[in-house]
Amino acid sequence: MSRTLILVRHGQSEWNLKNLFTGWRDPGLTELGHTEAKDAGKRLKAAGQHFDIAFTSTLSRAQATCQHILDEMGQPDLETIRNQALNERDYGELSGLNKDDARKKWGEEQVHIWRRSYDVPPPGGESLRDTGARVWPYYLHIIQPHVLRGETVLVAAHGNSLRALIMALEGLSGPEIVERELGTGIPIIYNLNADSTIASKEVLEG
Ligand SMILES: O=C(O)[C@H](O)COP(=O)(O)O
Repeated sequence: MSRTLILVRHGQSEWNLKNLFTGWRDPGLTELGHTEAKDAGKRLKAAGQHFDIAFTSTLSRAQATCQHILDEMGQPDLETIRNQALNERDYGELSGLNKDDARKKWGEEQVHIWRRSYDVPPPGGESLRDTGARVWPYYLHIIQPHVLRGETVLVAAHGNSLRALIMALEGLSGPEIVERELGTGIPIIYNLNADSTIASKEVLEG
């Protein structure tokens, strides 16, 4: 039985291109982002995948990425569930600020801690732990049951909501997750055992 979970970070957004903290703000994809999302769908199709259900966030960059993938797979009308639990980490007061300007204001190290640490929230925003506290229960109760009954499940979401999910899935420590970066539009394919542990993992690089 194949129990397959495929995670994809959205393609490049307008604010990724402008180097702005985005969080819960809702910019669309750039031309490159649209292409990255379509390419992800092409690679998944070439790899022989076929989805039973898709999940995405309530933000348009993830939804557009999800739809591009489904279109390329020849499954444009697949049941797709949108939930705020999968939204990007809330960047609080950093949202909309330029990342280089923030480094000039608060220092390189502080900004890195806000962006990549496990438990230090940016001012007024969520830490990765806070993000995980909404992503992980949603995964466990809503998404994982589909995987464990033998389905192939797409989750199109965000850099940090997916880092929080991957941390719990792979059992990574706080220091380990600091090093983990997710490329835009790069599918990560997990096959799970019946007990929900990871049987295999493959990253579909371009
Ligand atoms: O919200 C954002 O700004 C990006 O989607 C991810 O930002 P990061 O690279 O700082 O985690």
